[in-house]
Amino acid sequence: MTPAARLQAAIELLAEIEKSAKPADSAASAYFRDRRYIGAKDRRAVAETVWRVLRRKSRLDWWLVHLEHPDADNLTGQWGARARVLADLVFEGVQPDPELFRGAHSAYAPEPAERRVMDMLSEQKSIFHRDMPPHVRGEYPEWLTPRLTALFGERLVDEMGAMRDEAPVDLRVNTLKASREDAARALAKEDIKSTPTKLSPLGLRLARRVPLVQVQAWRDGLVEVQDEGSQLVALLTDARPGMAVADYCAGAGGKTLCLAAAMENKGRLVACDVAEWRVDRAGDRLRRAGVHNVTKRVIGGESDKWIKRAAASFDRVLVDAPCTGTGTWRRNPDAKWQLGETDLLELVGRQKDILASAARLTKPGGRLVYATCSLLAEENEDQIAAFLATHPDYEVVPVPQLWGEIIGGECPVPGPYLRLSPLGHGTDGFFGAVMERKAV
Ligand SMILES: C[S@@+](CC[C@H](N)C(=O)[O-])C[C@H]1O[C@@H](n2cnc3c(N)ncnc32)[C@H](O)[C@@H]1O
Repeated sequence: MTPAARLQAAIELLAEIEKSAKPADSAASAYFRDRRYIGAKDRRAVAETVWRVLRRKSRLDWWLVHLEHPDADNLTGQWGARARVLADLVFEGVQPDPELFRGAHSAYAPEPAERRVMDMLSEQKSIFHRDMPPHVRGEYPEWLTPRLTALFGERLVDEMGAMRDEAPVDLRVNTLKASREDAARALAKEDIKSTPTKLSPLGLRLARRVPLVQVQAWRDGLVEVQDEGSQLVALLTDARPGMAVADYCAGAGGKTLCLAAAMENKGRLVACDVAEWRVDRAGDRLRRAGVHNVTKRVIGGESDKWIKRAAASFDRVLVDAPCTGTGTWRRNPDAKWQLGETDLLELVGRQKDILASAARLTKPGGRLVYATCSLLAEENEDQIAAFLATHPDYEVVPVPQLWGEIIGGECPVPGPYLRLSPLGHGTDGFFGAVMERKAV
């Protein structure tokens, strides 16, 4: 592809992502599937531009308005995407020269009024400007400012700055097949450098992104992709060999795999979810990992009869609730631009119902772990407070009390809950609460 054709593809894909209700990576897969003529190298270059624009969208828009770009009043659709891509190009040190847009791509060449904006942009030393408000600097939706300010106070800009950057690739070592040292050695043989993660005893952080499907250690089930924070949440469930464990919102099995390894394949592990297609996707991963103590169960929601039948029969119940995903914005920068306040309110209602329903499964003396990959108190601490107010048979077990025995090393949070963030811990944003059902 010529540079102009790549730019055109980036503009089209950005507009497609904005229009589509799907996550950006699904929209990108669909876009490239329909255009098989775009080769792997070009796909990577186009995706790189699109993801960079998504990560700096607020700041690019701020500049376009500040410098009175002709489309600044309406930065939507193809024209909005085009204005952002061209501005991004300038911040990458490339002038959108008319020469670049010769022939078939001439419609994308900047017009004189836009050229003036591009010229002014190219004089800027930084994409930041002292007049940018915190939500523009931190690249998050303005409506979240009061909530995030209440959470982070003076650290707001730094915390959200850390959430802006690209996340590292973390792998969890499958202890059913290898120790962390063995897995690191196997990766090194394939020329893949990794370092042990600081908090999770199971994690390896890669020095660079690699296509894992081509990696033998991954194909052999020695490692799986899982953010360090997600590993810690699964570990805190403290699933042990011989226990009965329910992974209530198992999805495609990210945490199920970790629970099964902690159980050494012994005992009963039920992976539930309402979405059959997600549970189905867990199949290959479980096989690759050599896991054979998992029963998959698609439930019809909170009134599913199985929940009544299985009441009070699990030693551990993990609820990895559907959430806003505000802790994973490093990986999914588009998600923040699709999230609205009504989505948050709707999720809070669902989480409350799911937690109450899953709580019926815990044995007296057993533990219920509630987790989200959200930063927001409404989905986390407030959710637990409301649950405890209506469930006097449950009490919180402070995370620092469990950390040493289950995970080892110094507990990185004051407690009582696990609260992780990219700035504080180098992980995705995660929340975890451990509650014990009082023995009768
Ligand atoms: C955060 S994701 C789970 C991710 C998964 N635990 C992992 O580690 O890969 C939340 C999951 O909750 C599921 N879910 C949504 N509503 C549910 C409900 N009412 N009962 C059970 N699961 C539900 C979704 O289908 C989704 O797979």
